[in-house]
Amino acid sequence: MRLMEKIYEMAKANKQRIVLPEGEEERTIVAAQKIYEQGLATVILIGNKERIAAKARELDADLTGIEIIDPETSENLQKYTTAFYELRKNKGMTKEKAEIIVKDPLYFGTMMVKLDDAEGMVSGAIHTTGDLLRPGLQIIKTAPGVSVVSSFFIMMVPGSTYGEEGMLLFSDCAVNPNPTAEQLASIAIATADTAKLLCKIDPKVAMLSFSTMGSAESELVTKVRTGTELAKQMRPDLAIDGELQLDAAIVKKVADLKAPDSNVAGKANVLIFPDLQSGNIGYKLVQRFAKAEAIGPICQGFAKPINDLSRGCSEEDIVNVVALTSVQAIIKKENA
Ligand SMILES: CC(C)(COP(=O)(O)OP(=O)(O)OC[C@H]1O[C@@H](n2cnc3c(N)ncnc32)[C@H](O)[C@@H]1OP(=O)(O)O)[C@@H](O)C(=O)NCCC(=O)NCCS
Ligand SMILES: CC(=O)OP(=O)(O)O
Repeated sequence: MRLMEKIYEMAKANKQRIVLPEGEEERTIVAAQKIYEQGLATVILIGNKERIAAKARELDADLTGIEIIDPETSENLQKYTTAFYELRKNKGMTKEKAEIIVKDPLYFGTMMVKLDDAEGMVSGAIHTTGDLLRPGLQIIKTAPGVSVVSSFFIMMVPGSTYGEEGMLLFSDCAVNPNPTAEQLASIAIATADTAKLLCKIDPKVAMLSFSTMGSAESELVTKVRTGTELAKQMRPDLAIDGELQLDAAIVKKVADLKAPDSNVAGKANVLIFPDLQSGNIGYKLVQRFAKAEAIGPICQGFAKPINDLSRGCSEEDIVNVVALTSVQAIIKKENA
């Protein structure tokens, strides 16, 4: 069974409440109907009820059975405002500012997740990644024992045998612009754990660089090398190796030549990029040139699941990310 089929089955078997703050956006409305019809999650749309109803009529979408909450008229507005103020008052938040900020759908949705009125949130069809991450980082914060929030894409490359029959995890492609060596180590460990728990694969993690095992020297390479060492020290149970060039990471013939002693080279299924320039460009190259399905960016490291979309996403992408968010929430509860 394909990974997404398994994810859909898990989501359907234990329906979670997922809030979509971009409730007035067309792809989100169509996706909400699909999610409801497939029984994947209990979707909550945030926005103005009249505007959402009018947009649904235009799109011929049926929103029967889908809850719509307008922050302006919500009975929970005061509760969320007070809780948000309490969370952020030592960072300079005032009651007046909190009243305005919490009406923002992204902050309102994040407060719903924080106060257990939803199990997860998905946004980003019209907002930038930073817009979504800021409330998440300020309100939800990192899970216990996790130092950095990061993200991953599940890349499904058609007709490819690289990784797990063409499936690979790419990280970090959306959150940390220039991670330190310590942060790279955390990102590698988090993605390996995600590969195991969510994708049910045995992770082989390549720390990518333009150098393979000392073939070049630069402070950029040193960062990746140090990150690799730290990750190995922190989690000796995981197969993590580097620094590796992309070809040495995934092509056996090249690995035999460039890194014959590596337990990861030639068979990596998790690729850790050295920074956000390479990660974001890298996933979009594979998505566009190799026509890969790019599912994500899925965030990891938050205490509760908050997930982003690319603004170029399709309705189907939203459905997929909602299903994954539900499964993240289920796994979190199981491991709590
Ligand atoms: C992630 C991002 C939004 C953080 O924004 P920022 O304005 O730099 O945020 P700040 O540095 O003010 O930090 C806000 C809070 O988040 C925390 N934080 C920031 N990045 C974090 C991370 N990766 N993990 C955990 N916490 C983080 C800070 O410690 C701070 O906490 P506090 O306010 O409780 O003290 C920013 O790094 C960003 O825009 N990243 C790139 C996103 C992007 O454009 N991606 C490409 C397209 S997908
Ligand atoms: C993940 C990503 O690159 O998002 P966007 O295309 O919206 O910037």
